[in-house]
Amino acid sequence: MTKIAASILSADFANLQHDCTRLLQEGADLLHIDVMDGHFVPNISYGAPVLQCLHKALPDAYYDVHLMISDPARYAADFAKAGAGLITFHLEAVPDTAEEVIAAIRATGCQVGISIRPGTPVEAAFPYLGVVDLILVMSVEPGFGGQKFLPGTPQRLAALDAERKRRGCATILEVDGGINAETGPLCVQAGADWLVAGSSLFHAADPAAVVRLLHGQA
Ligand SMILES: O=C(CO)[C@@H](O)[C@H](O)COP(=O)(O)O
Ligand SMILES: [Fe+2]
Repeated sequence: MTKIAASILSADFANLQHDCTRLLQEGADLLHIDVMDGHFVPNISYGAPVLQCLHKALPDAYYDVHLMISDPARYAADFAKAGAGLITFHLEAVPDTAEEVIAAIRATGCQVGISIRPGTPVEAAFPYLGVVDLILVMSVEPGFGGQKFLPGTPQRLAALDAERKRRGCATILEVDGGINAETGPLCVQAGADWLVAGSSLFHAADPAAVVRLLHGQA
């Protein structure tokens, strides 16, 4: 079944534990942790200490860490120690050393993901099918929550899904940015397994209804 990863970027940071507990109770499957360094993307979010505190408060949650940073290998161990289950980095950040970053994350014991920005040809991710655990397709330019879903995304997911089937591998496809009751089902139809949702969940009057819809249970 489709998994819903709640992006905590849209939470109230003064009430982070409360907001995350609520979302998990409302049916979200994972917590999505957006890490921005003000260099790879033009915004700064938070670092490993925030994950460490959240993991201490909610040890049973699964933490899907999305690194939007220029030097992912340098910080992978910090996020693993802080409680990450899966660590995703951007191919565009390390065009010549992606294999080394994958090995560095694997060495921490975490699952590994790669991500591509909307402008990166989807074929750039093909060689990693069957190599990494997850491929994250950005459906907005990374850096900020609350942006509008880019309409070319389902086609990109479908191309990855077709190549995944052709190769017979089980790499998870995740999509992130502008996911809501309208765009989520389009992505699932195109092959997405995990949907990241921030503003559409945390700002919803009835988050459970949104989760049900994204799970395909509405
Ligand atoms: O990685 C990012 C943004 O760079 C995302 O995870 C967003 O934080 C998702 O937020 P919404 O678009 O769902 O509000
Ligand atoms: Fe993200």
